[in-house]
Amino acid sequence: MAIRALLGAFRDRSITSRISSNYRLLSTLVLAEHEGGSVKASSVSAVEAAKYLSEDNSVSILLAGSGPSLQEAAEHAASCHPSVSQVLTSDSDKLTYPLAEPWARLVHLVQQKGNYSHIIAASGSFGKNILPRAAALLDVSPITDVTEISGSNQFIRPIYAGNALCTVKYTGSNPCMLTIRSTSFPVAPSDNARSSAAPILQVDLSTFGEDEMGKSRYIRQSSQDTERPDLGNARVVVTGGRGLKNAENFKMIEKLAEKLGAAVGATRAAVDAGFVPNELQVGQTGKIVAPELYIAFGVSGAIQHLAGMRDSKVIVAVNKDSDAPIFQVADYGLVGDLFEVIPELLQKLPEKK
Ligand SMILES: Cc1cc2nc3c(=O)[nH]c(=O)nc-3n(C[C@H](O)[C@H](O)[C@H](O)COP(=O)(O)OP(=O)(O)OC[C@H]3O[C@@H](n4cnc5c(N)ncnc54)[C@H](O)[C@@H]3O)c2cc1C
Repeated sequence: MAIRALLGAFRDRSITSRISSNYRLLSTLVLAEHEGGSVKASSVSAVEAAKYLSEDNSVSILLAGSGPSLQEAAEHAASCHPSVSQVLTSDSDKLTYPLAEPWARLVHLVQQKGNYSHIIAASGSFGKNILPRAAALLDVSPITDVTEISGSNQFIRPIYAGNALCTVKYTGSNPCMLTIRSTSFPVAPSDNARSSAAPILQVDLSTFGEDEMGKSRYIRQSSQDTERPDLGNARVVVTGGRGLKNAENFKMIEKLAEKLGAAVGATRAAVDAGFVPNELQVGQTGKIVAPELYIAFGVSGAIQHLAGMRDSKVIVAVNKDSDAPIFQVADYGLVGDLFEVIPELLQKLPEKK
């Protein structure tokens, strides 16, 4: 009897230990970008994606930087999404600027302590710069540009400039590291809050020495002061292509965007011709946008351009060539000369208040 009880206890114990060694609570770390004391909307979308990979709202946000703006951003992060369970802040002058080398070291450090099952960043220049380096330090393969999460280790991402979708199964070790397309994980305004703020914790940086800084050095950042919405998150985007012919004519697109409260986009041909800076480029090698309304003037609709805007809710195209491929994805198409259409629109649209 005693032997049977002992064997039973032993069996139960072995089951328990098997469970505890195989079962891992899913918990996700989001690398968040912040600016002016707020977490960027694309990083809030990364939290939205993380909720599908985390049990019981166990999403941690990692923020780094220095000074009061980091603290403000941490407070914003703590209540930016109901799935946030904690905010980890790393306040150091070594992390003031988002240089990939120290940030990747930071992610490595935080992962060693937190043992997260997943690490996610939005698929912008910030995430694309840091996440692959951090993945190399952690010796795992990252999966980029995820547009759908169909399981804790199964993801969908576009390939061939968005002409096909690929299902990727992650079979590597922890953590599984992803960049997500923020346009595929929109955050509804009602979701965009927590009833009470999540705790804010400091990351222990005592082991973070000069060596972690790597070889890159911050020189300067230049950004344009504009009242226009950010291209990546705008509700309306007005885009101009090579059909505008020169930089002077492109100003019509800017005026129209101003009247509509829209962001300005451009094709690569327009950027390469010097009409506008390359931060306005939409497409495979530019920004990925999915606004409620996308209006394209003088854009042919090359696959590399479509890769960046085909998920827009309503697409309007104006082109003088009725066979232009843009009309195949447009909800409303107007075959006409943009030099007649845009001035008419500018005249008929009221001034923005
Ligand atoms: C690896 C790679 C990556 C690329 N990445 C991108 C990318 O990210 N984004 C991107 O946009 N492109 C990208 N491209 C370039 C892409 O292939 C096209 O060359 C580019 O998108 C064409 O830009 P466009 O439509 O402005 O010019 P065009 O193809 O020259 O089209 C101009 C259009 O304007 C119309 N037009 C001319 N005059 C008027 C008028 N008066 N009124 C109305 N319509 C008029 C013409 O009918 C024409 O359809 C990439 C290419 C490669 C190889």
